[in-house]
Amino acid sequence: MPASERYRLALGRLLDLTLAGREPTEKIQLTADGTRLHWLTEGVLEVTPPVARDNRMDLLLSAGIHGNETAPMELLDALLSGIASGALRPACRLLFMYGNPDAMRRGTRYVEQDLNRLFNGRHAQAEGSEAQRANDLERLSAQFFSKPDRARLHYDLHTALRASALPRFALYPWSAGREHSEAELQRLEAAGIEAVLLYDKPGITFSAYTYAECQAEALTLELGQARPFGENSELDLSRLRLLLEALVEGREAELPPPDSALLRFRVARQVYKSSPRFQLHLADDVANFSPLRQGSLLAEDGSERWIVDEAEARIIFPNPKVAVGLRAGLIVVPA
Ligand SMILES: O=C(O)CCC(=O)N[C@@H](CCC(=O)O)C(=O)O
Ligand SMILES: [Zn+2]
Repeated sequence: MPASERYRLALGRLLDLTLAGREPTEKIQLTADGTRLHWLTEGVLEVTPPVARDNRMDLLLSAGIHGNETAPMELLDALLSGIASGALRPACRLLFMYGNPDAMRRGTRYVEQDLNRLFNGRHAQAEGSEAQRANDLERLSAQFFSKPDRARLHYDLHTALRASALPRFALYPWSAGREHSEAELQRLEAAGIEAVLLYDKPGITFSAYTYAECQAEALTLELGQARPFGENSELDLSRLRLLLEALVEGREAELPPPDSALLRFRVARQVYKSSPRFQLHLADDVANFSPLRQGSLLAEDGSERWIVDEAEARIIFPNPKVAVGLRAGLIVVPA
């Protein structure tokens, strides 16, 4: 095998490198079609198409912000392998990011702190490796999105901890003065995403950061339930993969028409755990999007009571075990 082929494989296998905690000896390689792969730091690889093919789109794809969410890591691995082998010929600039390598190696959501609660400056009030990583990911994504007059898109790929009545859904951040884009919602629909949750307040997640600070279109995508590597075959991500391949190659128009309409919800309230006394009055195995009875007591935290005021409310990410100060669930309503 020629040396260039070995390097190609090394950088195209960013997931393996990251899981092994290995730094590649060659940080830059060119694929046979002239695409440049550049390893920037652990878990982060920039892909630059030849100038003649560049369609002026910058696409950030992140996964592994939570270390136990493997389906999105496998999806990014397949895309990057395709680019490295020449099967996919990028027309856009790409940044691949595996967010929390330490947690990925342990197979845990996080090591010390939930990385996805440390963006938009929160890392400055925290300590430890995840605070440092949030700072690094902000800097790297700001650099990536610093080129003028280019379309900017970020998908931060996750899986949920529990089952979901709608297994593939998106969360769309909010920023003052910006409207949620109808074109982005149509893209989600084409990708087989079944529902979108629209925020109406600023957030501290990775997609909230790139949306608010990098002026990117940015979404968190929830793709099924968290399972170990190799156990994701029941999850159908074929449409999302088609969309991502089409975006990479700049041929979005060739996607087949959507199977079903995207359901739209508004995040009505975020439920916070403010003390260790927090209690959630839901079954442990309740699925995401389960309906909440109007007037029922959802949670208590000492003297604080969370009553479901909203009609047609549903619960997302209920989790009484989160650290004190973090959100323990979202109440959503049809938008
Ligand atoms: O299933 C759960 O409880 C959490 C799944 C997950 O990691 N979701 C993301 C959503 C981020 C967002 O609100 O945009 C998270 O909680 O960080
Ligand atoms: Zn996650």
